[in-house]
Amino acid sequence: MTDGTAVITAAARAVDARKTYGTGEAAVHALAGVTVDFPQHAYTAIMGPSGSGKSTLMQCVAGLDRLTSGSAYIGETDISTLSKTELTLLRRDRLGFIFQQYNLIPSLTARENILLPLTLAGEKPDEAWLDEVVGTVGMADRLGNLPSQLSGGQQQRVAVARALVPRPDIVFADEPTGALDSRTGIEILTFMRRAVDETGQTIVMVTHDPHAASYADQVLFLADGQIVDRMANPTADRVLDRMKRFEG
Ligand SMILES: Nc1ncnc2c1ncn2[C@@H]1O[C@H](COP(=O)(O)OP(=O)(O)OP(=O)(O)O)[C@@H](O)[C@H]1O
Repeated sequence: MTDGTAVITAAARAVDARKTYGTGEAAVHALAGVTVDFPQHAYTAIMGPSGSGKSTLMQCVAGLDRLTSGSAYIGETDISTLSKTELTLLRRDRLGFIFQQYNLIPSLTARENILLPLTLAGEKPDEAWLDEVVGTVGMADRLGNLPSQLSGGQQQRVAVARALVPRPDIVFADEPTGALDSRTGIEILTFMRRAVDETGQTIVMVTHDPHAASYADQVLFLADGQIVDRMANPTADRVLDRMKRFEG
């Protein structure tokens, strides 16, 4: 580039990311030097054995936790340099989150929960986009319900809509289908896939489930705090075979 403008191809990335819990002999190297790009407009799954560092990687890249050393970027923002307040604003304004437990506010209706990130940011919803997302997740006729009046699958659809409506730069999902039956899980994964294909959303998802990972464009495999493999265009069978190699 001659004009000094950087070309951004990664929605998020980590550079020699290290996270150590504890000290001395008790030290656990949850991330032991991870360098990775999460491409824009793509769906990336993170897999690996229990304790391999999946959640730690996601939390550190998403600004929910801090690295011990190395850097994590959202777009061109080096989040390791941000203050706590700046991180909170970055998460609110640029990121979406979907967790295994839906984390809805019990006293707010589905619509109010979906709009909460925009309400907190003092922004008005784009009603056409809201209708589209709500329609895509099939919740148009339940918007007045409280979470307690919705099934687990419906609550997760609300959580998916809440993550997508503000059009975040990137959505981080930690085991989004972990608490759902397989049919409802497939619906949620299909909505997330559609968000990438039809609206150019970027998604990073931690999962244990090879079938869930097969919805992604690529799967990153972590072991002992390091990325040990990457699979493009995954199928559930290929992911399962790769995971079996971690056993024994
Ligand atoms: N707050 C913490 N204090 C101490 N050790 C921690 C902490 N959080 C995570 N660890 C350790 O760091 C390592 C990586 O944990 P992490 O939760 O990232 O793994 P994971 O791959 O997401 O595991 P799982 O699939 O079981 O959720 C593990 O050895 C874990 O015990």
